[in-house]
Formats: sequence, structure tokens, C-alpha cells
Amino acid sequence: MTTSRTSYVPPHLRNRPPSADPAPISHSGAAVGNGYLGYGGAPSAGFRSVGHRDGQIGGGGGAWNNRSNGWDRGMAREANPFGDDVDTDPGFGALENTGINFDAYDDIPVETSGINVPPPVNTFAEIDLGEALNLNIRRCKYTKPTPVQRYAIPISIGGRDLMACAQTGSGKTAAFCFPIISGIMKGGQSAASPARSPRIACPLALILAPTRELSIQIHEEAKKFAYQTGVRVVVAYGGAPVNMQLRELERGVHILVATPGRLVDLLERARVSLQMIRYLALDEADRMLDMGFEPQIRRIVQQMDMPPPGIRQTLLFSATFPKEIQRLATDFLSSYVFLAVGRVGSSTDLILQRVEYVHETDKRSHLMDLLHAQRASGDQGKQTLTLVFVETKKGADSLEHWLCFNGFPATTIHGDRTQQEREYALRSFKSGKTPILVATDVAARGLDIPHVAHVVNFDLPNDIDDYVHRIGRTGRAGKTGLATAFFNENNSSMAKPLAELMQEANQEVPAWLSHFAAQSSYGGRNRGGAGGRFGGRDFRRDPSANRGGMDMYGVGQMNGGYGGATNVASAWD
Ligand SMILES: Nc1ncnc2c1ncn2[C@@H]1O[C@H](COP(=O)(O)OP(=O)(O)OP(=O)(O)O)[C@@H](O)[C@H]1O
Repeated sequence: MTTSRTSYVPPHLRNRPPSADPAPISHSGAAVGNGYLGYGGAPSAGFRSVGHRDGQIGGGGGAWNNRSNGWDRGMAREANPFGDDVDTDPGFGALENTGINFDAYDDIPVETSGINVPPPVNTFAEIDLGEALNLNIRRCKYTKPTPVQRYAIPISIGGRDLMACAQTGSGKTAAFCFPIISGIMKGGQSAASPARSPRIACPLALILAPTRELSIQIHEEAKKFAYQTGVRVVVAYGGAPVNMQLRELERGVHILVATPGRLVDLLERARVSLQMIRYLALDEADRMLDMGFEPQIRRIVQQMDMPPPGIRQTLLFSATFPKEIQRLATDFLSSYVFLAVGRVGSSTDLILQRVEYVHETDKRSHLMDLLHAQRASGDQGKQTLTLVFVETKKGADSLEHWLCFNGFPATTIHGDRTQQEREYALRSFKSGKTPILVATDVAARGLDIPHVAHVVNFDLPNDIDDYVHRIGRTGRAGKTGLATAFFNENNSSMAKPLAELMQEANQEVPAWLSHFAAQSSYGGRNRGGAGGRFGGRDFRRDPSANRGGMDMYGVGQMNGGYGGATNVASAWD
């Protein structure tokens, strides 16, 4: 990225007729349609105004698409993801989300950096998200935005690219879904109609996630948010029959949620085109851009037909964002805003963290002690779930058998299980039928499972970021949780980052761990950066980022289309 980049197109210019806008994609004139090449009715069809509540969609009247491949019929049939009486508007006042301590987030420091950062809001009502989406927000019982939502939604609605880092369980999914759904509803994101083939799906938004279960979860969430808005959300992930996913795509898609591997497959089969993409969101973005996924992501984003940065809007979200990944991510962004809620990579202090010294050979009996104590305390008769992380798939299977044998119903999720088994295991865990889930890192990121009261790191990971994500499966949405880690000499390289992380989250660090930390040299990934152990901020503020003539931060020089002076607002400074 250079300071002279001029490709950023502000939102108000994005909808100009092609003649007035030299951008390669035309965004006007044609209907939003169904996001499906060649299934178009008349270009003027536009979205149908959705019910009498929604004043947002329409702008052209008519149906979504009067030869709409059954879309309007489909909307009437749309399953109610809330399972309540959808005609009843619950109203914000009536919906205190019991058990959620919103105030827990109120004093979290927030940093934004970039040029002309749109200001945050305090309520959803302050943002023009559209009535249909607002109704769904109320149905979700979201009474007020979480900090990441307060900042990220106005930034995204303002058309800006965003790199957002906020703690686990703090509502990032809604933070990227709301602006995308609202933007599509507003109809400004109309699709041109290249009509190359009637069998190529052309989504307007792409949300990529690293695991199948996470993509399923985001799809379920997004469907709730998009209910009765006219925005259609489809999911595509590996391990499940592709034909069913193709059929769903054929029915039309505005927002495609996908795992990278399955998406590449669909692109190679020429069943999906990315040429209409207006929004690209990477959830768990640091994971998506690390060595495992980076080539696939580059392939999807840079080597297919997706519009470039500045034409599309790119939103990157995670709880952790190592500096080297931040740097790499700039390839995908244009004049972006960096947002950090809490220190980058920090854990929330809603999680009580304990580290116990346990020899390798004692781990099973120690786990048994914990589970017995948990059972005895009973947690007021409520069903509590325990998630146990282990290093290997084999280790997961063998621990599961042992737990079951000893009277603790458990199941397991890891990469050697079939997708059907994985989904069954997750359902069985969520429902409390098997209240213990033994998992590898496949369950470490993003999964939002209510009632996970305890996360046990039976085997500690080698990277502190992985630890942050793992323990983040508890202590979500303002609720408290417990995380216990078993530590021994094999984990020496984790001593220092673990002790630092715990200290930062106001946790009690055992003296023996401090001793280990003092002795060991930190062998893990270096997260250090400007102004903090954990590189807790925008890497563009690190003087080394500007070496070699690249002015990454562009102090007063970044001309990203918004112009004006650099604006850094930081509650940490
Ligand atoms: N404004 C809100 N009010 C109440 N609950 C909310 C709000 N926003 C999100 N939630 C709930 O908070 C929980 C956590 O949200 P989400 O899964 O998006 O977290 P996240 O930040 O993506 O976490 P992770 O880093 O683990 O992926 C979900 O159950 C979600 O429904």
C-alpha cells in the first residue's frame, strides 16, 4: 500500500452510472436481483419492498425479480429462525437480555486509527440500518451495541475498509453482518447483469471463515439478521454434499458464507463468480491470512474475478492480529481504519484464568478431580458444559473414551471425524446430552456455544493467540467463565506470554509460573510492536512499518479518498 493510492472510491461515488464512473464494475441501473447471473428479470425490478415495515428496500418497486426463480415465493416461505411470532415487534424496552452484563464492556479502551474515522454510536437507533434489520436486532434481544459494534458499524456503513480487533465473544459477527445486510438492502449495491451463464451464482458479499462449523454458525446468525429483509444468505463448506449447496446457490444468493476450500471448488466448477462482490469479510482474519490459508485466500481474492480493494469494501475481524499478519493484510485493503477494542490479542477479564502445574502422566486424574468437583458444586442445578482442548486427534479420541468409561458423557470434534459426526457431536454438546466436548484446535475459534462454563487446556497450545481463542469459548457476551490450563516443562515456551497475558487480564499469576517465565525465553511468535508487549495497536504506528519508502500510516499524507488530516483517537494514549 502506498500513500498515493487513488483507487479508493468513496461510497457516494460508487453508485454512479457507468459512464460517470470509470470503475470496472457498474453498480447502477440493474436490479439487485437475486445475485444470480442470467436469472434476471427486467433490470428495473429491484428489490421488492419487504412487507410494510421495510422502507429501505425497493427503490424501483416491483418484485425482487419478476421472473425471479421463485424468490418472492421463497421469501413468503422463509423459515422463521426466531421461532416466535414474527409479527410481534418486541420493542427495545421489553427485551432486557437477562444474564448478559453489558456494562462489563463499558470501560474497555478503544483505539481507532486511520483517516477521517467515522464517529462511534451509542445505540442501534442512531444508525440507519433499515427497519427490517432493526426489527431482527430487537428479535435477537440486542438492546445496545457492544463496543466493537459501536465503532465498526458506522465505519463500515461509511464505506470504509476496516481491520478490527476485539475480544472473543464481544459481538464481531453482528459487527460485520449488519453493515453488509443493510448495504445490500439499501439497493445501492445493485448488481450489473453480465448474464454470461444462467448457472453462475454472483453473490454481492462474501464472508470467509476458517472452519466448517464456524461458517455454519455465521450462516445461521446472518439468516436471523437478514430475516424478511429480502437478502438471501447461502453457505458453502467442505465435507457436505456439494449438490445441495449448488441447489441453494441456484435459488439465488446475496451473501455467500464459505470456507476457502469449498469456495475454490465452486469457482473452479464455474458455479460461482465473484465479479459482483461489493463486500468481502474475513472472520478470524489473522488465521485466514496465516501460512495455512494465505495461498487459498490470495487465489480467491486476487486471482479470480473479484473487484480490487477500493472498489469492493473489505472487512477483517479477529480477536488477535499479529503485526506480521497486519502487514500482509494491507494487500487486501484500501485506506482502512484500524480498530482495536481492548489490547490486540488480549483476553477478556470476564474469564477467570487458572494455571495448574500437572505432570504429563497425571493429567487424566487431575481432569477427573476437576470434573468431580464441578459435578459436586452443581452450579445451582444448571447444565454447564466443559470444553477440553487437546493437541492431537488421537489424543482426543482416547480421552473421550476414557471419560465415557469413567462415567462422564463426552464426545469429540476433530479433523479425522466425518462432517456428519462433527456436526452431531457439536449438537450433542450444545444440547447438554454430552456435556463434555474434547476438541482439537478445530473448535478453538469463533464457536459461540451458550453455557460453556469451563474451558480446560489439557494440552496447552504452542501459540498464545491460540490460547486466547480457546479460552474465549467461555466468558462470552458479558457472561463470566472459567479457564484452566495444565502446565508442565513441555510448555516452557508458553510461560512468559501466558504470565503476561494473565497479568494484563488482572488474573493471579502463580509464583511458579513467573519463575518459569523468568527462566524461559519466549519461543512463540513475536507479537511485540509499537507501544506494548502484545503489539496492541495498528502496526502502521510502528516506525519500522515505514521503512523502505513505504509510508504505511501516512502521517497526514494518506490520501484515501476521504482526504483531510490523520485522525488518531486512542483511549490508551
Ligand atoms: N449487541 C448485543 N447484545 C447482546 N448480545 C450480543 C450482541 N452482539 C452479539 N451478541 C451475542 O454475543 C455472543 C458472541 O458474539 P460473537 O459470536 O459475534 O462474538 P465474536 O466477537 O465473534 O467472538 P469470537 O472472537 O470468539 O469469534 C453471541 O451469542 C451473540 O448473539
